[in-house]
Amino acid sequence: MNATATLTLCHLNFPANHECSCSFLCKPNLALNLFSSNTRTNHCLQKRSSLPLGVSSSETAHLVVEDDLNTFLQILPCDLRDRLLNDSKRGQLLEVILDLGRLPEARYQGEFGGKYLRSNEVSIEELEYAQNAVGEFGGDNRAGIEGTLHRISAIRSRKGSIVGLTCRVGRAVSGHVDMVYDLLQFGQSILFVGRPGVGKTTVMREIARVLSDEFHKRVVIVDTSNEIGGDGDIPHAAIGNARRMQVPEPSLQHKVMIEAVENHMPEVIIVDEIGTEAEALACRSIAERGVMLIGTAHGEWLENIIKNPTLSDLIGGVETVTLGDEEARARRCQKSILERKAPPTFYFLIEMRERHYWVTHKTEKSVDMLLRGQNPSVEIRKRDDGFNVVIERWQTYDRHEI
Ligand SMILES: Nc1ncnc2c1ncn2[C@@H]1O[C@H](COP(=O)(O)OP(=O)(O)OP(=O)(O)O)[C@@H](O)[C@H]1O
Repeated sequence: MNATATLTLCHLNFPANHECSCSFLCKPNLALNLFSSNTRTNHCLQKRSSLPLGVSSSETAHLVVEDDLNTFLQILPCDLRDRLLNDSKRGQLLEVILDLGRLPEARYQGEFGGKYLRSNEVSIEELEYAQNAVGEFGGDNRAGIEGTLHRISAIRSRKGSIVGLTCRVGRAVSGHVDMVYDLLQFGQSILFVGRPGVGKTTVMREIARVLSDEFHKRVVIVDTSNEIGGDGDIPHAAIGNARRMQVPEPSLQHKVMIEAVENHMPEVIIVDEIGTEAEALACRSIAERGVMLIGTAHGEWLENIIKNPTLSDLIGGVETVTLGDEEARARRCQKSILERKAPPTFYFLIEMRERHYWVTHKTEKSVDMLLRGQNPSVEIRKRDDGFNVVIERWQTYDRHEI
């Protein structure tokens, strides 16, 4: 059965006592009825009333995107700055690449591709200028620009000097959270996966704001490269009232996660780029204490996490079980089968296939079915031509080989 539900945005920045006209938001105790019923709701978009100086804002029917492109451009050579300032595609600008001895390049979202910004190469002086204009680079070779969400990543020579920079535009996007607003009400942990640049960090930032400001939860962000809360000691307004813990060294992320739970009594922990076994175990320990986790991991599909021995604990872990002859015959399978070891740390897993096309799994069910070689039912969440969120329930998952 295919069913479609349309969510038209809303609920941005409503005061705590706002009386929402739709039954969707106001239902106090939504039953966990995901995958079993349709929801239709109408809200209205309220955009932020005022923006800090120098911050530009663009708006579609349902999204408010704030960047601070002027500050971003300040770290670039003057001629590139002027070129990009007058660029008609500046709203789609994702990254500027500065590699020593090569032509500087701008990369844009999706179909806009990339282009060279001038016909002469990047000089060492230009790299040094950019380096001086940003904050200190951490152990992960990432730096930021104080008070902004931009991320600057360095490539170093064998001697340690910087020979390349990837300068990524950070944006605060209000309204994007609508893709999962209903899921947030369940209070269950959610893991986002998706290829680099698909928008995982950006949506985590907005989830932090919505959970802290609208759901009034105690939210702590473990911000390993200051990418969610931005550079500097005062976090960016885009995370709302969520608190942010910085991490001195990327390898200490798991320790800071545990410290967050032990010292600051969070109801929600948000952590980007879970990538090591220690971090996966920290997630399990946090979830076992009843704290909601919102995280991201690299990998495009659920199958990537199932197959990854470092990360598979996030979805419950996988073990080989040997069945007795009778059991194997009854199940019509081989004697040696794969099974999920434990309850998954993340109740939901969302594959961000594209910025506006997400596949939602109930992790436990999907993992069990995939391990048995079956196709689970999933929810497709996407935006239609009018930018309304459309949820298609009971869709058959297009599984990938595991
Ligand atoms: N909804 C959106 N509207 C406009 N720009 C967006 C949106 N989502 C993401 N972006 C932009 O796309 C770029 C990549 O986003 P983001 O850093 O969130 O991706 P990511 O999946 O976390 O990448 P990585 O895995 O490499 O950290 C950024 O420049 C960001 O500003």
